[in-house]
Amino acid sequence: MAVEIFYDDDADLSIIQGRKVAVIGYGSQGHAHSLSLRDSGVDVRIGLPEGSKSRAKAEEQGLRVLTPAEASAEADLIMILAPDTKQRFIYEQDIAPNLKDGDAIFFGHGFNIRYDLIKPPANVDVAMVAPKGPGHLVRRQFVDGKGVPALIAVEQDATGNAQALALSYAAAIGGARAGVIKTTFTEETETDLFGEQAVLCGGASALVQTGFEVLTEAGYAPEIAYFEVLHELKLIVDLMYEGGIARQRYSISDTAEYGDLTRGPRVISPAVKEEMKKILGEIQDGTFAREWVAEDEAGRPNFTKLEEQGNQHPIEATGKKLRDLMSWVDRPITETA
Ligand SMILES: NC(=O)C1=CN([C@@H]2O[C@H](COP(=O)(O)OP(=O)(O)OC[C@H]3O[C@@H](n4cnc5c(N)ncnc54)[C@H](OP(=O)(O)O)[C@@H]3O)[C@@H](O)[C@H]2O)C=CC1
Ligand SMILES: CC[C@](O)(C(C)=O)C(=O)O
Ligand SMILES: [Mg+2]
Ligand SMILES: [Mg+2]
Repeated sequence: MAVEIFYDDDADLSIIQGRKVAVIGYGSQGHAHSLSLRDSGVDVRIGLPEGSKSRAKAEEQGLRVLTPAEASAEADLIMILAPDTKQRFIYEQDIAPNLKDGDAIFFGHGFNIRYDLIKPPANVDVAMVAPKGPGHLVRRQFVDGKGVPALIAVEQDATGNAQALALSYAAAIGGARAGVIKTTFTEETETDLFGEQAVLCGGASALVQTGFEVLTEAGYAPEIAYFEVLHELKLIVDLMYEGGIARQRYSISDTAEYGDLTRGPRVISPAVKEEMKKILGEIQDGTFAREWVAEDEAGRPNFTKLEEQGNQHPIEATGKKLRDLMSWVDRPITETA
């Protein structure tokens, strides 16, 4: 089935400009949405707990900060941009008691609706605006006059206006400059989790670390290994981003292209594809979601251990030393938040 893609001309910005928006959370996505909504003429307030370390940042950037319950009570559209594992508690405690007929609850990712962790009442709109990119780049692209593509979905249309509202919101954060695709909470959640686990984050990080290990364990200089498997990866992916894999192959040497065509499928072998299918199955049947919720409830012991192991990987020290000599590379992601 062909997807529907919307652009700025299809969106009516005045719809979101007529709403009182509460953004709950001021992290990667929260800061990007809030600042760009404000710059698009939308009435925004931020909901953060009293002790939140994000409060100072939001206030420094001129935003009005309330508690999540106060922000929800004041607003008629509540965008939940707190961590996925915390959202159900915030919803029960701060949002649900403050919902009025015709309000809208928005999400930046469908996890809590897809896995039935949040069950909103029938009298509110439930929709999603999910940018397909990290929040700091969502904001950076907006400021640069560009946009990160976004997905919109409507789970519940109590007012009959939920899709136009979601599209208007997506346009206000720059998404409709690049393209907004209409989807469902299920499709967004499952594809997003699969993408980040198998390709964008899990797959790419493991590929880079393993390539670095193979070269350094064979006695090659870590600095050369770093440039080869990490730094240059961005340059190669930039070509894919601009013109697809075909453009990338046009720009590299024919020696590289022959290696790409014949060795790539040996690295990403049929066994890897089978493992990717297993990972997708665990997302679809809820195994991953149950595991992640339980890990969070247990205080994240495995998450913390694995994150620390990643930070200690030798590629990090080598990369830090080299990036310190390239002022243009380490553009701090805090500059927009
Ligand atoms: N990161 C990304 O680029 C993307 C994220 N998403 C989705 O966006 C949502 C937010 O993720 P992300 O931006 O990464 O989150 P972050 O971890 O970057 O930020 C979370 C924010 O929520 C705040 N917070 C924590 N607890 C509460 C609470 N009880 N009440 C209110 N605020 C709270 C944190 O404050 P404090 O500083 O006090 O911890 C912080 O400001 C998730 O649904 C995620 O899946 C979707 C697309 C991309
Ligand atoms: C790729 C990771 C992501 O899905 C994103 C930035 O889009 C996330 O959850 O952070
Ligand atoms: Mg994503
Ligand atoms: Mg994600």
